[in-house]
Amino acid sequence: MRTELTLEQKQQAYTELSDIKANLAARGWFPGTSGNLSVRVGEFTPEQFTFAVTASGKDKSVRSPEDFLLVNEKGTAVEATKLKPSAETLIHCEIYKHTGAGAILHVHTMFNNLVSELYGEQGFIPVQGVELIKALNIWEEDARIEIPVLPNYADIPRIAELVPGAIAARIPGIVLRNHGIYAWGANVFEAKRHLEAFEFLFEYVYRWHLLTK
Ligand SMILES: CSC[C@@H](O)[C@@H](O)C(=O)COP(=O)(O)O
Ligand SMILES: [Zn+2]
Repeated sequence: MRTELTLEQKQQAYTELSDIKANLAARGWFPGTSGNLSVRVGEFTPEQFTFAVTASGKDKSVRSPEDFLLVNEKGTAVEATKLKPSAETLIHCEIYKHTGAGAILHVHTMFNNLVSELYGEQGFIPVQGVELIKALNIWEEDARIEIPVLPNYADIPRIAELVPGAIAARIPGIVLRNHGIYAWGANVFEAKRHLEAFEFLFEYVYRWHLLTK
């Protein structure tokens, strides 16, 4: 039985999402209405959960009273609303189900697009020995990570099917080729730290590729 969310829980989720949306918008990370954000609300089991997600098609660089809605583990609205959930809500559903994360941030940036294409055929972006890897809570000497890259099918359910197999134990993110990254964490603070680390690493990989070509 799904526990009814309190008004305070909903308001807190919307405030958290508004704040992180404004923060990422200030970096220009939502070009052309791209990007979507979500935070989980209330109790969680892999079979039943609720999250607040950005409404589809909106300009995420502006704040409005109708930016978010609550959806369930199937990605369907849990309250009457005229808003449509993000077109990529099913990807959020799969990430929550298979990681138990508390927040997911999806942005399209020039660096995540270029580097995902550079390594698109390989299926992952290799990074080694860069200090910012520690922001992913990986502290071993000269750590090497492989950031998963998935094909960017037009059919979102087809991408969502690939998500469970792409989630790597210690990498809180997946990239869609020539599209963008989904970074997650236990809460918005952690998801933001991971997103910033990933975007730093993508820029590093891009610039290192140019330097050593
Ligand atoms: C309009 S370009 C970007 C979209 O196709 C999509 O990738 C995206 O990130 C935003 O979709 P949305 O449905 O607004 O959440
Ligand atoms: Zn997208």
